[in-house]
Amino acid sequence: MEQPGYYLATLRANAPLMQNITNKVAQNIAANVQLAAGASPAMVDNRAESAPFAQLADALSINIGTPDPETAGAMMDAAQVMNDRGCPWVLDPVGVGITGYRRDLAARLVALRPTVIRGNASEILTLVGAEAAASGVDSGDTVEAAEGAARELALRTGKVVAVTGPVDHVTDGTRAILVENGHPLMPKVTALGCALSALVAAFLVRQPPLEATVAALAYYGLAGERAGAGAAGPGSFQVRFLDALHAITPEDLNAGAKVRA
Ligand SMILES: Nc1ncnc2c1ncn2[C@@H]1O[C@H](COP(=O)(O)OP(=O)(O)OP(=O)(O)O)[C@@H](O)[C@H]1O
Ligand SMILES: Cc1ncsc1CCO
Ligand SMILES: [Mg+2]
Repeated sequence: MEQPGYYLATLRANAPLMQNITNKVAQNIAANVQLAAGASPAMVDNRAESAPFAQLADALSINIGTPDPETAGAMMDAAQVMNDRGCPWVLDPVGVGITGYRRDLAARLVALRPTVIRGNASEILTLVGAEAAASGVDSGDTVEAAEGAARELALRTGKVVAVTGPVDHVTDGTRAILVENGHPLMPKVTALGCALSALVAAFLVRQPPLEATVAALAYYGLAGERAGAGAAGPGSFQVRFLDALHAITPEDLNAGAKVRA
């Protein structure tokens, strides 16, 4: 397995063209996170353009945080194109337990077998039909409680599942890797998880999904640690976080990543 910095260096060398179909809250932060890391984001989420643009994009991120029927169609179309092209895509099942509409949309997307599903613990539990204690889009469950669900979901799709929280858990159903980087202010900034899912998609381009996902999570968490040291609260943290994503080098990431099997 390559060190995490290899995947960051590759992303920056290739500046992948990213298609993002994300929620109304996350649009700006997700694009800024991808830019700070070195990718090229475009929020092409309408049904007229989503499939044609998916023909051009290197990777796709889909996020169901503020769904509507039109955008849901754009999601299904773009995911199908990425599958046909053999390109990676990420599903973020934001607030999947909120309504039956959201559960049904998530199920239809999971059936298309996303390269990576990245969610909080309650979302991953809900995807396998388990009891979850979500409060809207926020998790009410521990990452540890969702480990079995992550494994089950990974085996069902044959792909990778990442559950994030104080310690992140990434699995392909066989292997499981923990990422211990992060900072308690991260869940105090809205849509930082959504932006992470978009970033994971950029790391996946022409890379092994499990390793690339772990690298993205370690990089993100390390940026959180750097931003959190000296932040006065969520506001200054968010500004410092983008600066940290931009400043971290592949060597910094290799030195600071806290990854264990
Ligand atoms: N208590 C914590 N301590 C350290 N890092 C954390 C903590 N909570 C979350 N993180 C980190 O924050 C990032 C976002 O994960 P989180 O699980 O909060 O996403 P989320 O719930 O989907 O967020 P959102 O829906 O608001 O976008 C991840 O990198 C994760 O490791
Ligand atoms: C707050 C919120 N509501 C729908 S999506 C979103 C962003 C965090 O998931
Ligand atoms: Mg989320």
